[in-house]
Amino acid sequence: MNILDTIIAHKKTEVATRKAAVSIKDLEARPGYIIPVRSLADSLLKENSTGIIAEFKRKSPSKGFIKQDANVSEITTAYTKHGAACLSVLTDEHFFGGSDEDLMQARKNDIPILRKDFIIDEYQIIEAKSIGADVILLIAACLTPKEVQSLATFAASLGLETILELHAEEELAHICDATKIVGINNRDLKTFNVDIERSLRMAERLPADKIKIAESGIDKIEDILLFKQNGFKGFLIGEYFMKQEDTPAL
Ligand SMILES: O=C(O)c1ccccc1NCC(=O)[C@H](O)[C@H](O)COP(=O)(O)O
Repeated sequence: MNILDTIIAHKKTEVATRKAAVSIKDLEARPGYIIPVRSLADSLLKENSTGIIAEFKRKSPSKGFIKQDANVSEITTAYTKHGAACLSVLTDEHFFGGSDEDLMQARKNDIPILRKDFIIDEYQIIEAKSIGADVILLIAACLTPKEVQSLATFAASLGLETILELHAEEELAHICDATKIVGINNRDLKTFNVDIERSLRMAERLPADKIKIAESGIDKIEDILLFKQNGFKGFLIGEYFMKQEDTPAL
């Protein structure tokens, strides 16, 4: 099994446990469920948008701990004050050291928040809304095109936006009307290889009406400028920001 298969196998068990512990009715009764949703698409298309989707990521399967004692409140507030267009908060605990509580703490910032997790079930989308997320991620490598269509449509019915994440040309068939935003992950989630050029190659194959995001391995302004020249509106950056010694002054 590759790491993505391992994560998904673990996620299936986790979702079953969560479903048994908290009913959908209880999720819908949480205060976060009714707060207004902020649009990532609107944020990225603003004329002065930085396009930066700044990720809070304590650890990862590829790198181990990046910043074990990271303070989510301090870091996401600094990201917001320094111009992030969106926050991405990893809520997976087992592989990334994140939590729903991390996202709820980040929610005090008034910009869109992506619940970064491995979504395979509608229940997780209701959970995302209940903790104050605005956007979910659907990863083509672990879903069928039909599942993407169905989960993205369900997310939209709750007012949430979806980023459809692609990595390979074969996954282009996962693009559907329900997903306005498409991310190209430069990291192969099965081997961890990062190839920045992948976003550029794949971009040419994307429908013109989709909002394009480049994901992973971005650590230079030059990368961002190149992505911008190639029509990208968003840039998802985790490790580079998280490994900085200091949180910029608030
Ligand atoms: O980051 C990993 O090691 C990883 C492994 C397996 C599945 C997903 C993984 N990362 C998720 C991401 O897509 C990144 O956190 C995100 O794109 C930011 O990437 P980076 O700037 O390289 O931290």
